[in-house]
Amino acid sequence: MIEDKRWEGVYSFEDSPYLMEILTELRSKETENVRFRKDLVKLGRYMGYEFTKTMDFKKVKIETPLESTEGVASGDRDHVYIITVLRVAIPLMEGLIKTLEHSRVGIVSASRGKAPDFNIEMSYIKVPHMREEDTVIVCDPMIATGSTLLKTVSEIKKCGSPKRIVIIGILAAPEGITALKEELPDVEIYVTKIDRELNDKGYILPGLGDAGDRAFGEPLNISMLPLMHNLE
Ligand SMILES: O=P(O)(O)OC[C@H]1O[C@H](OP(=O)(O)OP(=O)(O)O)[C@H](O)[C@@H]1O
Ligand SMILES: O=c1cc[nH]c(=O)[nH]1
Ligand SMILES: [Mg+2]
Repeated sequence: MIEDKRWEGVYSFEDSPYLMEILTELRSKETENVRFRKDLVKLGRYMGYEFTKTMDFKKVKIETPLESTEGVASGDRDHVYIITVLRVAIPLMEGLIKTLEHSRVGIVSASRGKAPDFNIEMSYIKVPHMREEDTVIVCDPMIATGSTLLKTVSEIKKCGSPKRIVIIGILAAPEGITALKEELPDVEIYVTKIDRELNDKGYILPGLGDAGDRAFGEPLNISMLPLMHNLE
């Protein structure tokens, strides 16, 4: 894990060749959706493991069958609260809870509108009660303009004052990180890699395309739904 010198509290995993190998497969347009989702789960699991190195653990005394010794027991790891931003954070969250298995989980639905406004429509927020000792992990694989996470974290901050608020994602554009850090300087950001830039449609370059569509398929145009109901 390396801290990026451009901001405070922003880390990438570019020093891990294995994580870079998984990212390379995610980026490739040859990777189909089953593999894509499995790779997101894998990254969640290993990023979760790396993230535990930033947490506080308790020292405990235990008895082995032979003698007394000191060991380590989870402290912060027992108080994790993951917020999953629909859609594409679902497989990433599935991976994270393999390492952070006591996590409570909140679900937020956020959808980004088209350029140049990128308005965020947030239609569903169901989050468990937040406690002072909690580490809140907001998980969303893509930080592009940062608007989705800015809105999500701002809403979450209204629900309480946890010990830490952390964003875990896969790829970020520098523009999105700067926007988040300007508004939310205390929020820590952990991503597999920080990419070069955004294009004028708000896609990360070189990126991996539309992560939600690659994981779950292109959504049906909503205006077709009434037509489909008429067919029933
Ligand atoms: O940083 P931003 O510019 O806000 O863009 C990032 C958002 O875009 C994607 O979601 P999208 O709205 O495409 O939803 P989806 O997961 O349902 O495809 C992604 O998962 C982020 O939530
Ligand atoms: O590159 C991008 C930007 C936003 N959302 C995505 O899924 N990909
Ligand atoms: Mg999408």
